[in-house]
Amino acid sequence: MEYSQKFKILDIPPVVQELVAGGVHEPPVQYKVPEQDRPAAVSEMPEPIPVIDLGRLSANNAEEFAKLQSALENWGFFLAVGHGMEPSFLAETMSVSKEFFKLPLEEKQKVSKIAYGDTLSIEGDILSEYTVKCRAVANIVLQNMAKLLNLDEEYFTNKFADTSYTLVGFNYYPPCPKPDHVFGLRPHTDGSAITVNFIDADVSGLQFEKNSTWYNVPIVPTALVVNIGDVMEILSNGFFKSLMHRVVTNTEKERLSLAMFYSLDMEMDIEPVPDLLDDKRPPRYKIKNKDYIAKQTYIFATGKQTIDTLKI
Ligand SMILES: O=C(O)CCC(=O)C(=O)O
Ligand SMILES: [Fe+2]
Repeated sequence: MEYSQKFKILDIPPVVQELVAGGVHEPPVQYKVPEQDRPAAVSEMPEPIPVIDLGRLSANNAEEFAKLQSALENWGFFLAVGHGMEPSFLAETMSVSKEFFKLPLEEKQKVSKIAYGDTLSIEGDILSEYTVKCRAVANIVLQNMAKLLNLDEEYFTNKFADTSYTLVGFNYYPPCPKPDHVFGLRPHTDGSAITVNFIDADVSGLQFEKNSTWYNVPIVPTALVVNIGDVMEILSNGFFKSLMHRVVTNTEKERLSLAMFYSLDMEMDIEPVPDLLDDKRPPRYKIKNKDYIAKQTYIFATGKQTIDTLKI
């Protein structure tokens, strides 16, 4: 399957980095979280984090498939190994991304201005290669999710073809003077179908919620974090649940994550797969992807969950 490697740069994130470099030692007021919502201590993981070998999964290994099922149904995410990306390739991808953030603000904004509303081709460079490899990871996961729902293996990969919407999120978190007063990223579910996230090797900070308790996602070098987003919750009519997660900062180290958000074509409806519906399981959500993405941007700013506003 061929995929377009064209991406739009939508925005350059808020420039906390420059504030820190300029000697600002208090988080700007708009980042401060009300006391009752601040990141508190997290719990120890009750059981080991699910680690799935995608090589074994592609070879139809039954044990790996069962592990995937348990990870997706119990956690909503897993760490993917056996994805075929060499440690040196991943290290280079991270280093190229860091270089971008180290550019002076004006340089970053130049990229943003030139590319805004335009299509930026990143073909031929390492990030382009990374996006192709990540797409392969997403496909393996989508094929296996289809199998878990007793659908044709290519059901989702066909739906997520050429014109589907993929967002590449570069998240940069500078060291923060008051990590307990702010979130790197406040609690949210992703508006994607699935997200494939590559996190800086030595800086943790990603946390997820299960049964109202927050847990740290441990760092497993070269493993990618794959999580379920809202679109897959909707397509599966609630069988899969999108993962509530957040990012906390620390005083010592900067942190970078590279998140690939896979979604549907903008013009498509996001609605449950018809084969999954019957009298006992009526459709629970429906919206056009375009409207969904617009709504998500707005709702995220209010701190609510978009998917909760769509339930029929
Ligand atoms: O930085 C991370 O590890 C997670 C980022 C994230 O959740 C997002 O961009 O939606
Ligand atoms: Fe996220």
